[in-house]
Amino acid sequence: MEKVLEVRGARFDYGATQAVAGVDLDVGAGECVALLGPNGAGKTTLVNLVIGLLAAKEGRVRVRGGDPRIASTRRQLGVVQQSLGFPNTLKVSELVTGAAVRAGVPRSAAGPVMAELDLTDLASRRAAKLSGGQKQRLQLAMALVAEPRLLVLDEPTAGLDVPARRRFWQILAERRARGTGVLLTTHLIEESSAVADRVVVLDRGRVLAEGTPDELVARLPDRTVIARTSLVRTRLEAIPGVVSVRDDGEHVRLGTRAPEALLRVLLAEDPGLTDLRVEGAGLEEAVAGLIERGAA
Ligand SMILES: Nc1ncnc2c1ncn2[C@@H]1O[C@H](COP(=O)(O)OP(=O)(O)OP(=O)(O)O)[C@@H](O)[C@H]1O
Repeated sequence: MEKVLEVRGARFDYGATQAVAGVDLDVGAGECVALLGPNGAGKTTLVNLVIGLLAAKEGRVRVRGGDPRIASTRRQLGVVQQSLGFPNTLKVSELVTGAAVRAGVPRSAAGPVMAELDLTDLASRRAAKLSGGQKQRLQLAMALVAEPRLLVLDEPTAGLDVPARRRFWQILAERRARGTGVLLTTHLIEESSAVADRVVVLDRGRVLAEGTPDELVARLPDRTVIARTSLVRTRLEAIPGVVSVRDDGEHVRLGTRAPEALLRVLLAEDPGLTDLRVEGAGLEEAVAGLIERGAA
C-alpha cells in the first residue's frame, strides 16, 4: 500500500514537557487511522507535526514523501481542526473558493464540494454566524476541495448531530475509496472502532498500543460488569482480574477477565448492589485497560 503519511521517531517537547516522545506512525492510501489517548497524551501535538504547524525536534514526518512544513506538500493535506474561528466578513462560498485557490485548483471545484456537504443553501451566509455543526461542514468542504491525499481530522464529529455524523462518515468512505488516507483524533472510541482500519493508542507521548479495533479488544478485558455499588474504587481495583474501573456518574463499569470472581465479590460485599449486568467488553474498555496498564 502506498504510504501517504510516514512518521519516524518523532519527538517534540515544550521545554520540560515531552509531548511527543519518539513516535512512529504510518497511514496508507485509503486507510483510516484513529489516534486515541487520554487528555494530554500528545495527540494534538502529533497532529500539529503532521500538518506542519510544528517542526519535529528529532525524527522525520513525511506526507507523500514531502516535508509538511513546505507549501507544496501542505497542499496535499486537508485539515479539520476543532474550534477554528472564521473571519467575520467572509461568506461560506468565499471561504471554500479561497481554499481552492490556495491549493492551486480551479475555483469551480467549490460548487460540487459545497453541494456534497449540504452547504449550497448557505453559500452567501457569513461563516462566523453559522452553527457549530455547519461550521464543521464548512471546514470539511475547505479541507476536501482540493482532493487531498491525506485528511487530518481533529475530533471531526464533535458538534454534529446523528444524521450529519452519518453523512460525514459516508463522505469520508467515498474519499477513502479514491485513495485518500485519513488520520483522525477522537474521544468517541466506539465510533473509531466502526470507521477506523487501525487504532493507535497514545499515552504520555508514546504509542502504547496499535492494531485493528478487534485486535485491541482481544488484548484486554473480555467482559464489562456494570452496576451501582457502594464499594470504593480502591476496593474494586484490588479485585483479582479487574483491569479497569470507570465511573459514569451513575454506574461503575468494571473491565475484567474474570467476571465470575468479580460478581462473587460484589454480591458478597455490597448488600445494596443494584442494576447489575455483564456485557462483552468494547473498545472503550480495552483502551482504558491498556492505558491503566501502561501507567502501572
Ligand atoms: N503550548 C504548549 N505549551 C506547553 N505545554 C504544552 C503546550 N501544548 C501542549 N502542552 C503539553 O504537552 C502535552 C501533550 O499535549 P497535547 O495537547 O498534545 O495532548 P492531547 O492528547 O491533544 O490532549 P487533549 O485530549 O486534552 O486535547 C501535555 O502535557 C500538555 O500539557
